[in-house]
Amino acid sequence: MKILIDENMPYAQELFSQLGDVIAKPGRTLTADDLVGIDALMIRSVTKVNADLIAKADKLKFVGTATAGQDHVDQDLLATKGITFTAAPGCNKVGVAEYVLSSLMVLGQQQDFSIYDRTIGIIGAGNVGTYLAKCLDALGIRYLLNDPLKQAEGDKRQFDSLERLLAECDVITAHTPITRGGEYPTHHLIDANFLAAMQPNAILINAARGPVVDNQALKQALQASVDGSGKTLTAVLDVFEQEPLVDLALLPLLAFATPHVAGYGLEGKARGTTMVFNSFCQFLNNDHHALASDLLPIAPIPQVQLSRQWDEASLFSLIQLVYDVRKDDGIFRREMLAAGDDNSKMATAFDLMRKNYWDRREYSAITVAAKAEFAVESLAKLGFTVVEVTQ
Ligand SMILES: NC(=O)c1ccc[n+]([C@@H]2O[C@H](COP(=O)([O-])OP(=O)(O)OC[C@H]3O[C@@H](n4cnc5c(N)ncnc54)[C@H](O)[C@@H]3O)[C@@H](O)[C@H]2O)c1
Ligand SMILES: O=C(O)[C@H](O)[C@H](O)COP(=O)(O)O
Repeated sequence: MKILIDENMPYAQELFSQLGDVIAKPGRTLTADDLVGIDALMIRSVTKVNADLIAKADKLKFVGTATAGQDHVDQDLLATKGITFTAAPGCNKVGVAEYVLSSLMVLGQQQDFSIYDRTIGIIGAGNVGTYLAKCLDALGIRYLLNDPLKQAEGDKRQFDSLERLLAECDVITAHTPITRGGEYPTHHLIDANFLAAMQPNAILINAARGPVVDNQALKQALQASVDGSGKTLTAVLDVFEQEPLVDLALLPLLAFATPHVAGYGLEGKARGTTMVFNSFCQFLNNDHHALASDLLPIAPIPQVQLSRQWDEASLFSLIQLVYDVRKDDGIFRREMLAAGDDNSKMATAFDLMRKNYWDRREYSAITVAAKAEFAVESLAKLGFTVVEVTQ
């Protein structure tokens, strides 16, 4: 059996080679010729699975995407061709939530505010939005949820309108798919009108899909903020409308800019690959089963000791021990500016940063040792591994 995998799919080579001959290629540049004689295709979001790509797929019977997002796959087309499709929903929800928390903690330090004084508006209460809400609950930080589809499905959680989020939230974070049809399309959901209606000194975070935010409108709003002719606005973008190309005029206006890596932690990638592998094994009706935890190395800082009740400052240190968004922001700006106006260099640099991304972990990779009275149960709810000590 021939299995074609995206070369940027960690652990895929070792897992799928148990099942057949593995061919690894760059996902963004796959062509129809690459699919000739291929039985199974394992991809990430940079591979657009459409009629052109599968035009010569004479043996294809399974497609798996090791990602939460599925907008890059024409699922109706695969269904009509009798090709089984699977994804990895929620595989990287933790990483994205920890990206949002790092961004807010660093902005709090830079702009001298406490995250406890902010109200977070979460647009999209699926895997990421729900996990982020869980983290905010653990910290006792107020948030509102907007998700009209979940609401219509009868989800019993409290949902609010976008108007209420705009009126009450000074942080807005988007966690929806990119959709252009249906009753609640998300394309340019955050447009000039939305931006104008945001609170003064508001923060916008987009770690969903680039086109959820109108990047031109955002650039104008941020420029107005900088030159004092508009409300003060802070923006963090992990995704861009034209990625792997980035508007160099937008870059300096952003507080943090990163190359679509919010969910790129090692655990998230390992979960994505193992979820697709296990689905494929079920499809093949064999008894292989992979566990992401079996694939992960020990974290470089496996344990920290708390010597006192934690507070926002020590929480900041703990969170930054695992992930500091400024690390990715700095590299991204340097590489994008070095590429300059050369689109080919920029696209290559964008993809190389993602392919060579560092071994970022999740809070769960760190053990926090502390006395019970240090209120560490909230750190455990936040995802840290907590062990109780007596001294
Ligand atoms: N930057 C990254 O690294 C990264 C990582 C994971 C996911 N993502 C993106 O974020 C999206 C969300 O991830 P997820 O795992 O939570 O997906 P999910 O499918 O579990 O949740 C998406 C939620 O958005 C809701 N939604 C859809 N349209 C909406 C609208 N118009 N208004 C409000 N809510 C709406 C859906 O009802 C659903 O509950 C993914 O589709 C993917 O595109 C990005
Ligand atoms: O949809 C997802 O899971 C995320 O956007 C993820 O970051 C995609 O990563 P990629 O497949 O582009 O490597």
